[in-house]
Amino acid sequence: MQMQTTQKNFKVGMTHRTDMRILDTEEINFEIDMCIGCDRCMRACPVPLSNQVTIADLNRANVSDEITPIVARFTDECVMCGSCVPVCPVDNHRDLLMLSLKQRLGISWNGQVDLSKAMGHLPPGWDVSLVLLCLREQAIFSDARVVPDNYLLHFVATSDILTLSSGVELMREGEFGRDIFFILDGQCEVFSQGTDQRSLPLAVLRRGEYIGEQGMLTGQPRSVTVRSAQDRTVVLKVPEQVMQRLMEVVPAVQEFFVQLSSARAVEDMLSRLELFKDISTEDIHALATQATIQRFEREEQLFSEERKGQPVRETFHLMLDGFVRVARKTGRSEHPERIIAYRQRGDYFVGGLDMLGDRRAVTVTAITRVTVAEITRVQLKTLLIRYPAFKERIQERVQLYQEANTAAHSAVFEPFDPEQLQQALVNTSSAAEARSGLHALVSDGVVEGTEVLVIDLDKCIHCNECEEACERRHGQSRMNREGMVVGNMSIVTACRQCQDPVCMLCSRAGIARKPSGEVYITESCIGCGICAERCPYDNISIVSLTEDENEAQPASWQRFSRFFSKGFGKERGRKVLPMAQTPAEPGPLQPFVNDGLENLRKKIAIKCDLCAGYNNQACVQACPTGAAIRVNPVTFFGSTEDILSRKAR
Ligand SMILES: Nc1ncnc2c1ncn2[C@@H]1O[C@@H]2COP(=O)(O)O[C@H]2[C@H]1O
Repeated sequence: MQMQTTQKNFKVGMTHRTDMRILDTEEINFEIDMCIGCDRCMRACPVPLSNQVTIADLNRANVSDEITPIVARFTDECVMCGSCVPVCPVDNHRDLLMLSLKQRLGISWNGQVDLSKAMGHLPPGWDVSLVLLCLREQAIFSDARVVPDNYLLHFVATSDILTLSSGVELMREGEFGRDIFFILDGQCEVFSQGTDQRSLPLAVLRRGEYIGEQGMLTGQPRSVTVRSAQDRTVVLKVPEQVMQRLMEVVPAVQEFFVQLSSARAVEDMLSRLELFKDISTEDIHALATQATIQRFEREEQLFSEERKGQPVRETFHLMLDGFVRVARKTGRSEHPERIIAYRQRGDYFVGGLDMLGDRRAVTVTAITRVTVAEITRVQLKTLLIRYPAFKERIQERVQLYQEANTAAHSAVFEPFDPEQLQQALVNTSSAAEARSGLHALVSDGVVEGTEVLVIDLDKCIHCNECEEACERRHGQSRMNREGMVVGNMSIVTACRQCQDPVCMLCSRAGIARKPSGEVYITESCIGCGICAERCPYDNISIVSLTEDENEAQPASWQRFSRFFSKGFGKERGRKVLPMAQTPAEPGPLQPFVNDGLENLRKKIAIKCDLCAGYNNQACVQACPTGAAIRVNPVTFFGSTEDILSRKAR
C-alpha cells in the first residue's frame, strides 16, 4: 500500500463540517467590505482568546500580511463551530473568512516545537533523533516526504513517552479508551479473556507496531488486554486528538491508517465469528486485506429497493460498527416501510438483496454511523466451494431471515423479558403500539446507549424530584424526565452514554470517556457547541459562564476551576455549572493552566455523566417511589436481534 504526498488544501479541524469551501480573493474582499465592524461575531465566539481580538484585526489579516501573533494564535485556535455566522447583521460568512485565513497561515505544526516535556521522559541513553528513528519504523510514518520530521516532533511533544517494566497493563479488555500506543522498543503481549476468566495469549506485538487503534477509531471498548512483555519496553502514548490532528494535516496518513486498521479489525472480527469458525487463518487474512471498507452516515442508505440489480448484489457485508435497519417499502404514505430486521456490529448480510431468500430487494438504512467491510461475490464463492460447512451456515442464516420476516408481519412481538416488560409494554398498549414501541427503541438509538435512565410511569407520581435533585447537585438539571414513551416506560431525555459517542470528536479534548464508560465534559471545553450539534439525541446543552456580568462574583476562571475541585458546591443554586465532580484530566492539547486565558472562558457544555465521581446518581437516589432506574438497554429491552425475533402471540 502506497501513501500519497501531502495535499495542499488541508482543512484543519474540519471533520465536523463537510460543506465548507474556500473563498476566492474577490469574495474575501466583498465580505470584508460588507463588514460594519460591530464585533457581534467576536462576542458570540466561544474561543477564550476572542476577547483579545477585534473584527478589525481579523479583517486586516484577511486582506494584508499584517498578522499579529495574537491573530495568528486565534486563527489556529478557531474550531470552526460557526457561532459567528447567525449573529452577523450583514450576513457575512465569517466562518469561511476564518477558513481562508487558516489556509493562508498554514498550520502551527510547521512552527517551532517545544520538546521540553518529551525530553524529561526519554529512557536513559535515548535522544530525540532515536525516537524519530523508531517512529519511522511504523508503516504509517515511514516516508519523511509525507510526514516531515517537524510534524513528528510536534506529534511526540504532545504525546507521552512511557518506559515500562515487564507486565504493566496498557489496556484492559472491556474498558473504554481512545489513546493509541506506538511501540518504540521492547514488546507487548495481547490477551483475550477466556470464558473461565483465564487470559488466553493471542499475539506478541513488537517495535514498529501499534495498539489501540480500534478503540480510537470506533469508540468501542478495548477488544483485548495488552501488557508489556519485556523490561524497558518503550511506547509512545498518543491521545486521540493528537492522532486526529496528524490525520487532518496529512490526509494521506488518515487513508493509510484507516485502511490498515480496518484490515486488522476485519481479520479480528472474522476470526471471532461463528460463521467463519473452520476457515483457515490464511484465508481469513486474505479476505481481510482484500475487503473494501465503506462508511455511511446516519440515515444514509446502504442499499435501496430501487437499486435492484446493481453489481453490489451478493457482496458479503460485515458490519464493523453501528446499527442498520432492514426494511421493505410498503407503498403506503402512513407507514412507508415495514422493518424486517436490525443488524449491528459483528453482524453480516449478503448484499441488499436476497435477505429473505425470495429474490426481492430490501432497503438497508444506517441508524447510527456505520462502517461496513465488503467482500466480493467472487471471494465469497471461492469460500462456499472450499468450505461446505460455511455454505450450510449461510443457508441457515437465510432461514433465520425468513423467520424474522414472518415475525415482522405478525401483529405483535412477545416481550423479551416477561418479568420486566410484559406489564411495561403489552398490558397498557395496543398490539400496534407495542410493536411500534419496540421498533422505536432501536430506531431512536436507545439500544445504542450503554446506560439509559427510564421511568416506570406506573410508579411515577410526577413530583419532579429527579430533575430537581440533578439541578441541586450539578447547578443545572442535565435531564428532562419527559421523553419517548414505550409501553409504560418513559425513556428520559438525558445522555445515554452511547457505544459510539459521536460527540467525542472534539479537537480540544473537551469531552472524554472514563474507562468505565461515563462520557464527561473536561476542563478543556470552551462550549463551542460542536458536540451538542453532533449529538443525535439533543442531550448536550451549552451554558454561558459570563451571565449576570454586573453581579459581583468570582472571576470566571475561578468559578470554572472550582467545578473541578472535589467537594465543591454539592447542592448549590442555579448559576454553578455542572461538571464531573472528580478532577477531570486536562486535555492533551490545551492543558488546564491559569495562564490568564481562563479568565476569558465564555461557555461550557453540560451533559449527564452518570454523576461521575459520586457514589450514587442523584436522580435515582431522589425518586421517592423507585420509579427512576438506570438500565443497560440491551439487558433490559433485549438486543436488536432479541427484539426482532420475538414471535407473534
Ligand atoms: N488478535 C490481535 N492481535 C494483535 N493485536 C490485537 C488483536 N486484537 C486486537 N488487537 C489490538 O489490541 C487493541 C486493544 O484495544 P483496541 O480494541 O482499541 O485495539 C486493539 C488492537 O490494536
